[in-house]
Amino acid sequence: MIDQTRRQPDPIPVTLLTGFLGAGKTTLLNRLLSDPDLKDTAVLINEFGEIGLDHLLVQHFDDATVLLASGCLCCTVRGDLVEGLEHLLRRMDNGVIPPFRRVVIETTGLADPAPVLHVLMMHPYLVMRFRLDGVVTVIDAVNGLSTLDAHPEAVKQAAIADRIVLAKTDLLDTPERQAGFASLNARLDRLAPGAVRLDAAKGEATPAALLDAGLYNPANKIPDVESWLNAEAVEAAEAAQRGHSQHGSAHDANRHDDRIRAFTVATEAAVPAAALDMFLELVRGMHGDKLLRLKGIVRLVEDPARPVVLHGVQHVLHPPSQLPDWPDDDRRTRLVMIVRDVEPAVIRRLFDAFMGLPAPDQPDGAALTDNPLAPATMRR
Ligand SMILES: Nc1nc2c(ncn2[C@@H]2O[C@H](COP(=O)(O)OP(=O)(O)OP(=O)(O)O)[C@@H](O)[C@H]2O)c(=O)[nH]1
Repeated sequence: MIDQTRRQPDPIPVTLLTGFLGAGKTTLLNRLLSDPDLKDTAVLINEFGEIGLDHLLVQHFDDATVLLASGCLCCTVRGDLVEGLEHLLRRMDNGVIPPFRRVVIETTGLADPAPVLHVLMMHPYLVMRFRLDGVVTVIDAVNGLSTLDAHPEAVKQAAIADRIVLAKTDLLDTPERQAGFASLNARLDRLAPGAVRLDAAKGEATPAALLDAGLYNPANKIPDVESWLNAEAVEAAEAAQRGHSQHGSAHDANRHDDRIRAFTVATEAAVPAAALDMFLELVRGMHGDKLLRLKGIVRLVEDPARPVVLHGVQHVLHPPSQLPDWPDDDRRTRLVMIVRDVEPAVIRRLFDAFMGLPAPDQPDGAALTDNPLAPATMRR
């Protein structure tokens, strides 16, 4: 008889380990994998070039390590990564390898992390078996600044991080290097205000600090919205940024990271579901490729007691989930967005328009509220 009570196992957390070429990813991975708490970890390594070498450096190299050999993840992602994850699952489900409780994917230093996140967010089967735990970006304390200047991929890797590991801080042995490191930190304050920063040489990059960065605390399954969104840090960075602008501090508009902005949108009011759908559709349609990451928690008019959780990367939105309850007293709708080449004010105006808060001087708001085809909740 078929066991009707059988259900899908909990999705396995996946950590994406990224960072520019030579930043220190493999070194960090080895350190993490030597921790007994991570013995049940499967590893996927993506290497650039015909002959992969990194797997030789990963001491964990065994049956639970998959080498994605055919090149850059962003080019081969639909094939290699999906196949790699399915391969691991198949071998675990068939008892060929022991069950693993966690996956770490180390990308090549040149990879755009977004396509990897897309697979984890929208593959019809893999989203049931895996969940994105977080993005860990390794940055070289000595060369990080010049890498950000020269490579837009490195800027993107930093901007979408949940955790940033600063490697090679033990090499900051001259005043010039120390000054460069201070400038690097100042840039990261703006570029990735929501990411927790950890110093590898000080021993801060522990499994506990890097992993379980997702919404759920796997031990008690209670969602930790506050640290997942980290909206306060993003708001503080915005305020600091406004202060700089008022005092006329100049930024080089051509610098890659000056085109990236992290900001929050918050409201006390509940949001009509139709308005939320249309807002997200429009943001994805108009600015999808510029929306590096979106995280949010939303109070719906229709179901205010059960907040909706949003998580998106570019035009791909993870199927929204609903929490059974609000985790704390803060019941505001809060969105945290990281965008490139879009003014936060543009997105904020759009949100206000869908929330029925049209700015009188903005034709888009009036067009929505006066439009007989718009959902009733949005009409005047
Ligand atoms: N002094 C010092 N050296 C480090 C540290 N982390 C990494 N390295 C060295 O930096 C070099 C590159 O480190 P890897 O861990 O291979 O860097 P990676 O990001 O995996 O490199 P790719 O796979 O080529 O992109 C190696 O020689 C490491 O020994 C650190 O914290 N301090």
